[in-house]
This record gives sequence, structure tokens and C-alpha cells, in this order.
Amino acid sequence: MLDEHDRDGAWAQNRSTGAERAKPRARKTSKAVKAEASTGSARSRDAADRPTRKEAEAAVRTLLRWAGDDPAREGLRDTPARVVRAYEEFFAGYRTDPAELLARTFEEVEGYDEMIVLRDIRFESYCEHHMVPIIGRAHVAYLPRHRVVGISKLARLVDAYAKRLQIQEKMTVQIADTLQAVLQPKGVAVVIEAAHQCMTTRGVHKPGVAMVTSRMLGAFRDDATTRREFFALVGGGGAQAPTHG
Ligand SMILES: Nc1nc2c(ncn2[C@@H]2O[C@H](COP(=O)(O)OP(=O)(O)OP(=O)(O)O)[C@@H](O)[C@H]2O)c(=O)[nH]1
Ligand SMILES: [Zn+2]
Repeated sequence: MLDEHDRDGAWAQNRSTGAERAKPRARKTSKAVKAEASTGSARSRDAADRPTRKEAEAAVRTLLRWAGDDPAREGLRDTPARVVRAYEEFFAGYRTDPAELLARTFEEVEGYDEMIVLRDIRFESYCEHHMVPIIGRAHVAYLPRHRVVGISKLARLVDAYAKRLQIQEKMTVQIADTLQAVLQPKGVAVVIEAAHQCMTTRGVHKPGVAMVTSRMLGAFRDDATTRREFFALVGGGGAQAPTHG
């Protein structure tokens, strides 16, 4: 029997729209499809062996008992359901296809061929080693070739990869490579600065530390002037530690 989540949740909705989605996906270039495979399509993990909502809630009750508390006491009674709902939010990226977010592009740009930079895109991600937040900012830039994408889509692209279990290096590469493969611009630059709560609230306990990662492709990798212009526009690209986390 399907649990409540399977019947009504985004998960079920996602599976039921699979057929409609097949058409636009079929029109993708082979490069885009390859990028999707290498960057981990959300739907590839739509496995039939996903636990039910009830099983996930039971796992939270086990952790509450492990922490030393009583999941049956009044204050904790609804906690497993809340935690599972929170997980749906934290890990929404698994149900998003990053390449699809960039499918709509605009070509009427009057020959605009300068750098496009979206800086300070705040994101919340989750460390795949400790399952605690990674909070930071991403700066995303590209040098267009004939077409541009709606700027909100760059922020959505960051979220599609952030809302998963991550390490920062992987997330940086995934964002840059997807943008490059789908839009095929002259180059892409991604810089991410973030605070890892696994380093602040546990373990080594070092607040105020920022991890900075970058990925430069095409003109940003080959041309020092382009790279310099990018770093000037994003304010040094990571000299400043994030104030949150
Ligand atoms: N390179 C990289 N390391 C990360 C990231 N997030 C967390 N880590 C590190 O992953 C490592 C996991 O190390 P382990 O020794 O297996 O785990 P641990 O015993 O909990 O390590 P400590 O955090 O040092 O207590 C730690 O050094 C974390 O700081 C990330 O995004 N990139
Ligand atoms: Zn961690």
C-alpha cells in the first residue's frame, strides 16, 4: 500500500509527470544529456526502494532514542513527522533536474557579449559526511554565446545542487559544468564561499572559517584578463568569510 507521501507528495507528482517531461528532454543536445548524467540527474535516484514516509519517521524515533530522549513524550510526539517534512525541504534538489532549469533561453540580446555575473547567491546545503548545514554564497558568471538565460535560473541552478547532500568541491563543479554543457557559452566561472557547521558546532569547533572553491571554464580558465574582471566584479571572490553558519 502506498503511504500518504507516495499518494499526495511531490514525489508521487514527480513520478506521474515523467511522461510529460519525456518530450522536452528528448530535444536536449547530446552534450546536455551527457552533462546531466555526469552531474547526477535527480530522477536517476527515483528508485523503487525509497523508504516510505512511515519508515523515515521510525528512523527519526530511533535517533531520538539514541540521543537519550523519549519519542513518546508530548513535546516529541510530532517531531518525526516534522523532521521528515523538513528533509523534503532540505533535499528538494534530488527532485529537480538542473539541466531543465536552463532550457529556456533568450536570443534577442542585441549582440550583448560581455560577462554576466550573479553574485552573492545565498544557499543552504548539507554536508554529506555529517548531514549538517553548509551555508554560504555562490558567485556564478558566464560569457554568453548568442543566447542568455533568465538570471533567476542561475540561482535555481545553485539551489538544485545545494539542496542535496554535498561536499563543496562537487557542488562547485556540478554548477559550472551544467551551465557550460547546457548553455554552451564561451566560458563559465563559479566561486563558492561557505561555512561548514560540521566545523563550527562539532568536531574541530572553528567558527568564522570560510571554505572557498572555484571552477573556471573556457575563457575564464584560458584568459587572465577575463578571470581578473570576474574577480573584480565579485569583490575578490572569497576574501571575506561568510557571516552566517
Ligand atoms: N574537502 C571537503 N571536506 C569536507 C567538506 N565538508 C566536510 N568536510 C570534511 O570531511 C572530513 C570528514 O573527515 P572524517 O575524519 O571522516 O570525519 P570526522 O571524524 O567527523 O572528522 P572531524 O570533522 O575532523 O571531526 C572532515 O575533515 C570535514 O571537515 C567539504 O565540502 N569538502
Ligand atoms: Zn561535515
